Amino acid sequence: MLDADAELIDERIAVTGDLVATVRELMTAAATSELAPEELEAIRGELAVLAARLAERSRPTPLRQHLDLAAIDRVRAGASWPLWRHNPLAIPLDVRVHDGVASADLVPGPLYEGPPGSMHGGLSAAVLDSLLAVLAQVQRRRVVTVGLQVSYRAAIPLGAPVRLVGRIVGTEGRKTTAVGEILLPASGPGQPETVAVSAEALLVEIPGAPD
Ligand SMILES: CCCCCCCCCCCC(=O)SCCNC(=O)CCNC(=O)[C@H](O)C(C)(C)COP(=O)(O)OP(=O)(O)OC[C@H]1O[C@@H](n2cnc3c(N)ncnc32)[C@H](O)[C@@H]1OP(=O)(O)O
Repeated sequence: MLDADAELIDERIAVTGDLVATVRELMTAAATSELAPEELEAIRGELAVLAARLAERSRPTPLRQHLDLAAIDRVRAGASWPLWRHNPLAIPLDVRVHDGVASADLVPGPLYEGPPGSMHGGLSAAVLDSLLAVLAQVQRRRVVTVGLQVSYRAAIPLGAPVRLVGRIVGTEGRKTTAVGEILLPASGPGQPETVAVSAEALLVEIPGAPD
């Protein structure tokens, strides 16, 4: 690949990431705005023009940053991995892996709502699945999830920070078992965090280099 091509790809990854982050802000603002209906209708018209402009040249699936061997090395050296940066439908996570433990911080936003005021259980499952799949991938195993068992122990309030953690508990041939939790902050000094959601994933290695 020519240097100029690589630079263009890097620029596209960066600019698309920023664009998608702004689109996420837009999604939240659109879903929660209490502007007057005529203002909302005017904004909808402006957005339709922008959507059509973006679609003038498009790709079949979202841009994807590959967790390839070079990126895995960076993560193993302490860099975080910006998961789902380019897909506004997914919940973005900055995944860190330290001493075999994956972690990420998250503040569930208004669009994550399931039961009134708290996070949707399917989204909790999705973020833990993503965290554990990345952790396996950082062990240089290219995997897909074949099973995910989730226990919901406490509601996760919207707007307050939570912490995701995960670790691998076993490997056997192509199979990796990993467990993860979503933790609510401690209620005070010296108090433990509360496990709101716990999950166990069975991941199976598939052929090919990590990507
Ligand atoms: C890329 C990351 C990016 C990194 C970025 C990460 C982003 C987030 C990714 C999220 C992860 C996902 O959601 S992944 C998407 C959802 N998952 C999928 O689409 C997977 C669909 N399933 C499949 O494609 C297939 O079942 C395969 C390829 C996984 C396995 O097929 P196969 O190659 O023929 O292998 P097979 O012999 O059937 O299974 C191998 C071993 O696994 C066991 N096994 C297979 N399925 C199951 C099952 N449901 N429950 C229990 N055990 C199972 C078998 O018993 C066997 O054990 P033994 O006989 O060896 O003991």
